[in-house]
Parts: sequence; structure tokens; C-alpha cells
Amino acid sequence: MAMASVARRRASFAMLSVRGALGSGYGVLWGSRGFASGAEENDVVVIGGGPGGYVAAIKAAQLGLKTTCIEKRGTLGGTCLNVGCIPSKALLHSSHMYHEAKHSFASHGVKISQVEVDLPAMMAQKDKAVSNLTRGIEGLFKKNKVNYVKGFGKLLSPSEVSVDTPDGGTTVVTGKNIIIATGSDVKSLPGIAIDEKKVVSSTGALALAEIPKKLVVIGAGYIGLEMGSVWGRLGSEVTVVEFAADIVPSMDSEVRKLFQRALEKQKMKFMLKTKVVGCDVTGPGVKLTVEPAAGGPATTLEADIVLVSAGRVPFTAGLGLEALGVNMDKAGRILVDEQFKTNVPSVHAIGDVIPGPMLAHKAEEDGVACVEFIAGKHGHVDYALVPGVVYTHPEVASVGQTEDQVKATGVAYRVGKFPFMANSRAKAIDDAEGVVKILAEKETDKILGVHIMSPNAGELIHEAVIALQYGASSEDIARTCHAHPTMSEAVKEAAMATYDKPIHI
Ligand SMILES: Cc1cc2nc3c(=O)[nH]c(=O)nc-3n(C[C@H](O)[C@H](O)[C@H](O)COP(=O)(O)OP(=O)(O)OC[C@H]3O[C@@H](n4cnc5c(N)ncnc54)[C@H](O)[C@@H]3O)c2cc1C
Ligand SMILES: NC(=O)c1ccc[n+]([C@@H]2O[C@H](COP(=O)([O-])OP(=O)(O)OC[C@H]3O[C@@H](n4cnc5c(N)ncnc54)[C@H](O)[C@@H]3O)[C@@H](O)[C@H]2O)c1
Repeated sequence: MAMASVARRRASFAMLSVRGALGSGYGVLWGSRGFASGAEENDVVVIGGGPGGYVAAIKAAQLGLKTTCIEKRGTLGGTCLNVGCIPSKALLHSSHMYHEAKHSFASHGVKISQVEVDLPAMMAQKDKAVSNLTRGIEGLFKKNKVNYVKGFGKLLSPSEVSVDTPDGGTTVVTGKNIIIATGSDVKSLPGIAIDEKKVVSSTGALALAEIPKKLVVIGAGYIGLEMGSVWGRLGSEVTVVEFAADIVPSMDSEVRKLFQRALEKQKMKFMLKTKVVGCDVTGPGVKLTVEPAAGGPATTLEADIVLVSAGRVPFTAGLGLEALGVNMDKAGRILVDEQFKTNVPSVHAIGDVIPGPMLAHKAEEDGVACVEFIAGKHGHVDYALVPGVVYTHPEVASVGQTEDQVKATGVAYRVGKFPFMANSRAKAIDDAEGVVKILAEKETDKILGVHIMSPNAGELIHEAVIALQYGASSEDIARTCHAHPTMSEAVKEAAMATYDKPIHI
């Protein structure tokens, strides 16, 4: 009932906003959508064709705004589709299948005499997934009449972007509004030169020609653990060097401990509170000198490949922001207001290049909200409810606050947990490592955070995302009928454990 009325309110709000936009001059564009030439003025010019930029461009065109998107890479989709989310998930899936075939099939009564890795075929499958998806976005641009200009964009003024095109020429694209969606790049570490051969970033790690015997990963964050898992499953000996005391510092600390144990069972080794102080590539492999973060005796790690995955930094090189006086913070992120406007009012910014989690789905939300504001509507992104997923096996997914964050607020809370060891589907498929943990306010039972470690946790989490979005209580989830036998029943049981008692444990 409550949800329906919220939806109705949203619908009427949206209709009012469209009328507002038409009244303010955008209406004349609705009947005249078409491909912009370089000389025609656009309503929106987007620099960068990643999840932030391409989604903003499509949404802008759908709102009737004449839109051009400029991308330097040669293909659309940005980091995520070309060298990020998609190729990494392709390799995670392929390597998981190999690992299952080698280590789990026999216990399910499936006998295979010889299981081998065909690395070129695995890479070709990954490349096919990437090219299908990036070409798909070109198709979406055509369908929505977004003008696509290939080349490197640079701001000349608050309404002009010069584009260095691949044929060596330059064209100028003009627009009433400009959206910077130029994303991020790998963070380099002092004294460690990335050559994408022996010392690689995630881009190199997605395209190794051989399975390294020894892989050292610097940084136990999203990229390090996902790419470490890929190569570990394919046979590499993986050591992860992490400066902090814990892996994935943003994770709920209780779930993190279980996660680290799960990865250690998969033979991933961790050197926490450790810093890299030297990197020697003169021999056949790489010699890394490491020290305790607090200081102490140095040791040497030998590796065939070193992956540098110690974070990413906003990418704004060559954009001309300084000349235009666009404000940025010390980390190089572009500062924007709640409508994604910079201090230069016609210039907006979204995605990895502004503060906030560096995630594709967050960039997409930014993109939609930004152009809704430009069209005179009401954009909205709830940064407190952006889910995070590490796509290892098991996966770890979370939304809302961790237990440490709840504690820090001083709010009295309850915790409900349910292990997948007691979930019938997980037992049936013999994949039962993990837990659902729910945190709810003690007085009102309102859910504050949900953390799931399990196979497919990245899918299971969305029930919790919706629940938090609608301000649900744990009892709301517990009293909702869940199909049997499913992994999702563990979410229901954890909710039962939060406000009362679970049945199956
Ligand atoms: C290995 C890896 C795995 C990842 N996996 C996930 C995941 O599973 N889930 C998730 O949510 N996130 C993941 N991410 C993060 C995700 O890729 C980013 O958060 C997301 O791509 C940010 O989108 P964006 O549009 O802001 O920027 P980007 O995707 O970086 O796109 C920016 C685009 O702008 C272009 N550009 C830059 N400057 C210019 C210019 N001057 N002119 C023209 N074009 C320009 C670039 O070529 C680029 O294509 C992953 C990242 C990596 C590296
Ligand atoms: N599944 C996903 O959603 C996904 C997957 C990959 C990447 N990403 C995004 O890409 C971004 C970059 O990923 P990432 O893994 O490089 O960064 P990250 O921020 O996730 O992790 C970096 C890790 O490196 C550690 N570190 C920093 N400096 C170090 C040093 N000198 N020595 C050792 N350790 C050091 C940090 O403490 C941290 O644990 C992330 O912010 C993430 O949002 C997301």
C-alpha cells in the first residue's frame, strides 16, 4: 500500500517536471531530435563514454535533449566494459568453471578424465563479451539519436569542447551544458613502474599471455581479490600484500574475517600491515622488497607477475579544467553541488571523477540524475544505499551500514545472522560457505545494513537494497513469503533472527 502510493506520487511528480521542462524551453526539441553536426549547438555534451557518460547521454536524449557524447577510446563503455567490470567477470566465471570441473565435479558424480585450461580460448570468450557489449552501446546511441564523436575532448570555454579526432583533425562541439564523465585511472605507487608486462595494472592482469607461476598482488581491495582469484583458480600461487591491517577495509569486520578465511582456504596468502619498498625487474621475474608497515626488517618476494591494485585516481588530464577555473579537491576529484554542477554553472561532472564510491552503478545513477536536473526535473541518488559486491567465490555483497558504523552512531541495534550451512539449497548444491547478517534499529526494527557472503550474494543483495530503500523493518522481510528451496530463504531467516527467532537453526 505504502509502496503504491509512493510510486503514484513519483509518477505525478515526474509529469509535473516534464511540463516544467517543456515550459522552460526544452519542449521545442522533442520533435527535432537528430544527429548533431559539430557546428550545431547541443543541449548536452558529454565527455567520456563510460557507464556515467553513456547512460547520461542516452537519458538526456530520451528526455528530448540534443546530445553529443565524445569518447577517446575508440569504443564505448569506458573502463567498466572495456577493461573493468565485464572482462573481469568473464574471467571470474571461466576460471570458476575450470576450478569447479577440476575440484568439485567428481563429488557430484561427474567424471572428466582430463581438465585443461585453454588460455587463448578463455581470453577470446572474454573479448567477445566485451566487443558485443561495447557495440551494443553504439546501437543504443543510434536508437536514441545520441551523436557520437570519437576523439579526445578538451574544454575551450564553458560551452565549447574541442575534439582531437583519430584522423588527426580537430572539431569543436558546442553545448548549453557540458558533463565531464572522464572516469579514473590506476593509481601508481612510487618506485613501481607499471610496464603491463611483468608489473601490470588490472588492464594487464586481464590479458596475461601465460598463467604466472607466482603472482604478487599489491592491495587487498576489489581488484586485487577478484584478479587474484582468477589467476589463483587457474594455478598461480597468489600472495597479496596489503598496507592496512585488513582486507577490503570498507567491509563489515565480522564478514570480512569469514571472507579472508574463505580466500585462505583457496590458498590465497595475505601479508597484511605490509608495505612495498622496492621493485627490481632486471632479472627474469620481479623481486619485490617488502617491510612491515610500522617499520622493521625487509624481506624479498619473488614473482613472475606483480599486479598493482592499490586504488584508482580521477582522470582529468588534458581536459583544460585549470584554465577554466573548475574546482577540484586535493585528490584531483572534481567538486560538484547536489545537482552535479561545478563552480562553472554550465559544466557538470559525474562518476569516478567526482567524490563517492568508484562503482559503475553509482556512475550510472549520477548520470541519470544529472541530466534530469538539466532537463528541469528532480534527480536523486541515495549514496548511503549504493550496494557493493566483491565477485569472488563466495561473493560478498553489502548495502547500508556495517556493524562498526552502526556502533559509532550510538543507536541501539539488533543483529540477526543465518549461515548458509543451514540453507537447504546451499546444502543441495554443496556450496554452503557464507552467512547473511542483518542490522536493525532496536526500537523501530528498521533495517540499517545487510551483509551477505555466499555464492551469488551480488544477486541476493538486491532484496535488501529495496528493503532499505523503502525503509523496511526486518519483520517486513521475515513475513514475506520466499520460494523454497532458494538461497534467498537465508535472507528471510536472518531477518527472522533479527526481530525474533529463525526456524531452521
Ligand atoms: C578491473 C576493474 C574491475 C571493475 N569491476 C567493477 C564491477 O564489477 N562493478 C562496478 O560497479 N565497478 C567496477 N569497476 C569500476 C568501474 O569500472 C568504474 O567505477 C566505472 O567504469 C566508472 O564509470 P565512469 O563513466 O565514471 O568512468 P569510466 O568508465 O572510466 O569512463 C570514462 C571514459 O572517458 C573517456 N575519456 C577520458 N578522458 C576523455 C577525454 N578528455 N575525451 C574523451 N574521452 C575521455 C575514457 O576513455 C573512458 O572511456 C571496475 C574497475 C576495474 C578497473
Ligand atoms: N566488484 C567491484 O565492484 C569492483 C571491482 C574492481 C574494481 N572496483 C572499483 O575500482 C576501484 C579500484 O580498485 P582497487 O582494488 O585498486 O582499489 P581499492 O580501493 O578497492 O583497494 C585498494 C587496496 O590497496 C591498499 N593499498 C593502498 N596503498 C597501498 C600500498 N602502497 N601498499 C599496499 N596496499 C595498498 C588499500 O588499503 C586497499 O585495501 C575500487 O574503488 C572499486 O570501487 C570495483
